[in-house]
Amino acid sequence: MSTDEEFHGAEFHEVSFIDQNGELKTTKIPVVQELARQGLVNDHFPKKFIAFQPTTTGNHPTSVDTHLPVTPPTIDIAKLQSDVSRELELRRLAEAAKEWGSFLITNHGLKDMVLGDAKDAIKGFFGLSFEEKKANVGSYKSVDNMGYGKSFVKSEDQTLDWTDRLTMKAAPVDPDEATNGLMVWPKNPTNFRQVIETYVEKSRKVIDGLLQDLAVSLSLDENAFLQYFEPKQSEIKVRVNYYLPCPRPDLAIGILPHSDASGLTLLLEFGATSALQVLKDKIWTTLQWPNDNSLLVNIGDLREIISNGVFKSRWHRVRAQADVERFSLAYFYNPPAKSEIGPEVVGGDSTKVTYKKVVVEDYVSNFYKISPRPSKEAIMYAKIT
Ligand SMILES: O=C(O)CCC(=O)C(=O)O
Ligand SMILES: [Fe+2]
Repeated sequence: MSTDEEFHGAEFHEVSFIDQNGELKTTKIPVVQELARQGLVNDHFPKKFIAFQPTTTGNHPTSVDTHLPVTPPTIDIAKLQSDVSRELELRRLAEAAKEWGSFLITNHGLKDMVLGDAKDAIKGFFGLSFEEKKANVGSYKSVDNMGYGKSFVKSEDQTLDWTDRLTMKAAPVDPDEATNGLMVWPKNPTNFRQVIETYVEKSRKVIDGLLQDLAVSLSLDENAFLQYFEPKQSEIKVRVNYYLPCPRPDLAIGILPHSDASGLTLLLEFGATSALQVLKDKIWTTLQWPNDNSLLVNIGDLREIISNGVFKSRWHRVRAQADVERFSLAYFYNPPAKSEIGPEVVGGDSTKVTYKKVVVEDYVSNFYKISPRPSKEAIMYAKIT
């Protein structure tokens, strides 16, 4: 069945990508929000969204669903800032970044209002009709996955994510946004850009502090990691994800497995919780995430390289859920595109250098060239073999 037959009457996102032969291709991706709204998936669940084979019991085929969600390590930023508790919390931070690569932060100092405004703006955007969303988000020229509805797509027959998303560049600010095709910030809700930029700016202070604490936790100079993030040229991308209730959560997936290419990712979630899974000790482990403005930090590939592999960039995915909707805001923090990063030899745990120096934009472009893949391969680009 062709895409058009299977999705008769549906709305589509157009996505361009470079295929395995280096050719520029354009394909159409059904808009999940519209499929759900128009009830187009009730009779049969579309093949393009089938990530898991059905089992005779109807259960999801991995063993993970029999495991209860697990709370990842939680780092209390206030404790990192207090002389009395700092030492112990630094040890917990190092442990969390090494063993998990994903950890929650609490008492981060971001005001409820900053988080609340960001959540309202995201809900407001996805609450618009498809035509309104499309009309008020600009287009983005390049083929990487910026803009509304852009996804990791590398082939026509690839499994698609059960989600709708919007990705924007928050920094560095480009004075020629219009001519460079960066005008992807929605104009509606009218305060969208302003509240997300406020969130980005306030969070950046928290992340910079964490980068210093991560270095100190390994007995490095406090600027050993932060030095790569030059304040004016560091890149910040923001992705907002909307995971709709899914009629077949046993078959579909919210986001296919991937690692983040970033230096560090900061995640805010709201709506339903317990959908994000990390591959830990070969088991997809669902992260229990309290509904209380805790944020989740993910070590990205670039950070794995800078830490010479001591910190791990986790392979992660998002499960589809039946009756609930979930939103997330992913904040990807990268060193400047043209800069070169390389492993800081961290002694003790890692005396042998196992990663090469790489130029950030080269790493990222290779990452997008090969993602998505069924295993964590992009990092091999920077591995000394
Ligand atoms: O929604 C989430 O929790 C994760 C999103 C994510 O992994 C991403 O946008 O890269
Ligand atoms: Fe991710």
